[in-house]
Amino acid sequence: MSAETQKEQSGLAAIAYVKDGMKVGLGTGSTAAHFVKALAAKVRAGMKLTLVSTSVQTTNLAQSLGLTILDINDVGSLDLCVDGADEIGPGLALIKGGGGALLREKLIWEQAKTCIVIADAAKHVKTLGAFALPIEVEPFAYKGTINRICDVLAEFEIQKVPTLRKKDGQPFITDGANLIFDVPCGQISDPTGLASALKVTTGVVDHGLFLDLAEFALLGTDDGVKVLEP
Ligand SMILES: O=C(CO)[C@H](O)[C@H](O)COP(=O)(O)O
Repeated sequence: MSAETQKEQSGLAAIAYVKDGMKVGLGTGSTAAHFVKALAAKVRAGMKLTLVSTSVQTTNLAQSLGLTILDINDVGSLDLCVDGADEIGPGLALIKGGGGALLREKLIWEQAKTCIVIADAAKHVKTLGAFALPIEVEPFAYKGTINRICDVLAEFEIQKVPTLRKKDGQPFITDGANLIFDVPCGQISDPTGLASALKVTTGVVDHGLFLDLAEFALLGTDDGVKVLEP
């Protein structure tokens, strides 16, 4: 079974957790897109939902399917958020941000009572870090910020250089007008410590470590959808 089919399976499985009247956050990425498409079919069939989005990309997709996306500031706390991940490690520690939406994703996740991760089987890993960790950085004085990030990484024995993410040869700019630097950590042996240290680094807007946020994951596998718990 292809990864795309596994993604579709997990996105469709998440629909079972959406109930009429809920306030739902829509994630970003190819797996989340399967969920959004399935959700649009539910809404067309009469389900009433209040929806917010984690990115311009997802807003555009949702609106093209006839869904209404509200401003999170007009909605308040959410019942549910459904989103993809780049890596799912032990305890449902995650790396996110492969699609560049990590800041708005984290903002929406933190406003949701329940966060469900949807992903294909390859995303489930024993140790986080094979996927390069995205770090969102304020553009002003970014070179100084990168030096501080390198000092933090060295404390965690990660001797890797953050790489500026580019798109079509130009710096990738996030929805919040920031830069993203990707760090090929290899192995992250202390995700909690690294997450805390990056969070307090001046110039770092946020990072792609999502810890203690996911309630459970729906993993699409060749043997069907498996539920992973922390
Ligand atoms: O964090 C994300 C976007 O910022 C995505 O959820 C993550 O990159 C997974 O994407 P996909 O479902 O396309 O594999």
